[in-house]
Formats: sequence, structure tokens, C-alpha cells
Amino acid sequence: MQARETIFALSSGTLPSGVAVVRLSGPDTRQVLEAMTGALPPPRRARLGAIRDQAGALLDRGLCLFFPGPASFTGEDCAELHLHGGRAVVQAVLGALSAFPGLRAAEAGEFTRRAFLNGKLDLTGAEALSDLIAAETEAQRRFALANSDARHRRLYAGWRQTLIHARAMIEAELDFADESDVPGSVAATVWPQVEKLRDDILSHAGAYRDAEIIREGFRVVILGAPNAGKSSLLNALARRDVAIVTDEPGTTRDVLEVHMDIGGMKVILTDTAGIREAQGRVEAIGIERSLQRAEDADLVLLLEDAASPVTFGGLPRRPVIRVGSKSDLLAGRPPARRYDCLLSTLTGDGLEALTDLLREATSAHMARAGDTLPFRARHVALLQEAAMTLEEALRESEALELRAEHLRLASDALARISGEIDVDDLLDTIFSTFCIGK
Ligand SMILES: Nc1nc2c(ncn2[C@@H]2O[C@H](COP(=O)(O)OP(=O)(O)OP(=O)(O)O)[C@@H](O)[C@H]2O)c(=O)[nH]1
Ligand SMILES: [K+]
Ligand SMILES: [Mg+2]
Repeated sequence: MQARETIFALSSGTLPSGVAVVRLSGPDTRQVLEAMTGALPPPRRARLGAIRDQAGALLDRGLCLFFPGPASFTGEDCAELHLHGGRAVVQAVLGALSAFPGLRAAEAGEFTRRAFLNGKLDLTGAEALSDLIAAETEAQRRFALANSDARHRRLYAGWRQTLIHARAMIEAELDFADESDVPGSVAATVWPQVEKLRDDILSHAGAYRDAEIIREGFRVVILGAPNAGKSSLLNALARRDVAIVTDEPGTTRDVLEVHMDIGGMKVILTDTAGIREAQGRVEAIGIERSLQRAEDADLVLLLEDAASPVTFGGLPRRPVIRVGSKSDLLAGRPPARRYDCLLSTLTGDGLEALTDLLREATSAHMARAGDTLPFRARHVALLQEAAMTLEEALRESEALELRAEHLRLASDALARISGEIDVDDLLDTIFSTFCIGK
């Protein structure tokens, strides 16, 4: 793809900053650099110098880098201007750039989109880059970086290779079908491979939840009777007063979330309304929501006042850590029930032990950050489509031509994940979630 327009954008973050990087990509890049910096710097080597507008007015002194295509990020001629990161400096340079005919400000994700269209990365690679920029936790960073090394493209290309081989075998059988003395069936050897491939695809698709947990967070829901100390625990773990705490049972009516980083994993901690026979409609709705949240949780922290426990029924079938709260009120006596963790938000006792338990609960997910997992709902939908078409290909009652056609459709679904075919209608959706300048 050869773009006619040259695009530019501020690619570094919020101003003011120490340094601001303005990036260019497109056919006019050379000419613009010559006009603004006097001469083209040697490829990929930074050169310090004056940066001027077309009239020759000095805008800043900074570094200029030139990356000739096709060996550049986008595959086109690219450049970077490293400026002093002041608002007026950047504004002046962006203004000067837009004054060149044929130059325009880049749209969100447009540099990466051009890189994709020029074959510099596949669609999963582009999605991984977007994740890397959004990454806030260690697990998210590791996962996004691992996903940006084209591992998905290689995995799916390998699977498609299996399907191409299978179709070749079937074609051969169809060609020989007229000759009466073909020994056995060539294609018969193919179907066990297709069956195995279907299983591999389904098990790969089934691991999506792990990717979701790494990218979007491990969901922990605090559940318990009114006044068990749920909101106090949320505040203690979040280290800020997020939730209202009073001695009145039924204080929390609505679910409340905080995002935390526990051992490098994003954890979404949810406070809920205390579970009891509701005193009114609002509370009843709150309780209903609490239980619903707990149903969707990766882990439930079941909180009980250790000094005067109140039990309730209807506990969701999710992994549970039983927490005894207000341990300070026990005044040294042993609790009446057994808990995985005994704590007091008043004294801080046991909070670290609970954090350790949470870290332990997330560690298996953390460990998966280096694995090849589908990491968008889009991937899963196409994987399921591929598995379903393979299922149809495996129907022995069907004509061989039709079964071969299903193998082709499965292969196409896999090709769409990495963006090798049929993705034009998707690109706007995918790249618009990027930031400007990437
Ligand atoms: N002594 C002691 N009191 C606590 C502790 N944690 C919470 N409390 C008190 O227990 C009462 C209830 O605390 P909350 O955090 O509001 O309890 P909750 O479970 O969120 O209550 P609801 O939202 O009404 O369901 C408040 O008066 C808190 O100060 C603790 O560790 N020790
Ligand atoms: K309360
Ligand atoms: Mg509360």
C-alpha cells in the first residue's frame, strides 16, 4: 500500500514534558525534513539542529531522525523530531507541519494501521501493541509484549498449513476416484489430523478467560452479612476511603469497585451490600446485585465478624477465601469458627496475610502471561467458527468435495484472526481504539 498523504502527530505524552516526540510518515517526509532542518540526516542517526517553518523562522532546536522506508515502523519514510516538550513549541511545530500541502494530522492508530497495511505486523501484533501502550500492571506488560512477537500469526499459519495439506490429500483422492484400482483411501489419514486440529483450536479458544483476567483484571468480590466490615476491608486494601463505613447495618447499597495491583496482576475488588432479609426495595436490589457479582467473581472473600458471626445461605459456587474480621474484638480468645484468614482493619493485623492469599490466588493466572492465548473476543469468535466448520468437515455422510470446502472455510476463519484476508470492515473499529500518534 502506498499512502499519498503524509501524516504527523505528537507521539509522546501529555505536555509539558522534558522532551516531546513528533512523528511523521509518508511520501513527503524527506522533503519536509529538508525544508525544516536544512538537510536530510543520515538514516536512523539522530542529528541536532535548528527546526524552522517554511518561512525560515526558528521554532526550536532539537533532534531529527529519518527512517527511510520500507525498513521503518510503518514501512513508509518516517521521521521523528525530538523537541523541547513545551506546549507552545509543539504547537508551533505541528502548525508548521500542517502548513505543508499534502500533510495532515494523523488519526488514532494511523501509524500502526499503515504498518499493518504494509505487512510490517499482523492484526494480532497491532492489537498487542495497543495492549502494551495500555498496560498498567506487570502481567499486562509481559502478556502484551509476548503477544507482539507474531506468535499468533505463526500458530495459525501452522494450523492453516495442516489444512492445506489435508485439502491436497483430498484433491488427490478426488482426482484418482475415476481410476478403479486406487488402493485404500488417501484422505482417510487426513481426518484424524483434522479432528486433532479441531481439539487444539477449541482448547486454545477455551483459554481466553485467562487472557481476559490478565488484561481486564481478576475479579474479587467481598461478600458477607451487614456490618461484617466489608467496606472497611475494601478501604484498608485500597488504602483510601472509597466506601462509606458506619456502624449502621445496611450502609452499603450499591456495588463499588476499586482497581488494585497485587503482585503485578490487576485485581478488581468489589464491595457489596450486606446479605440479609432486606428492609426495603433499595436494599433488596442491592443484595440481588451483590449476589450477582459474586456469581461472576473469580474469587469471593467471605467476610464474617469473627467475634459474633452471622451466617447466610445462597453462597455462590465460586472459589472462596473465608475471612474472619474484627479480630481485635476477640481480645485473644479463639474464634468460634475456622477461617483462612483472621484480620482486623482497626489494627491492620492479618491484612498482609490476606494480600498473600490474594497473590497466591492470582499467581496461576500471572504465570500464563507468557503463554499463547487468544486475547480478544474477536479471536475467540473466529476460532469457534473455525472449529465449527471443521466439525462439519468431519461429517462422513457429506460428499468429499463439500468436506474439503469446509476445510477451506476453517482456514479462512483462522486467516482472518491475523488479518490476512477480509478485514477492511474491521480496521476502523480496531485502530480507532489506539491513541493518536501510535
Ligand atoms: N473493632 C473493629 N470494628 C470494625 C472493624 N472493621 C469494621 N469495623 C466496624 O464495623 C462497623 C461496620 O463496618 P462496615 O465496614 O461499614 O461494614 P460493612 O460490612 O460494609 O457493612 P454494610 O455495608 O452495612 O453491610 C463499623 O462501625 C466499623 O467501624 C475492625 O476490624 N474492628
Ligand atoms: K455498616
Ligand atoms: Mg458496607
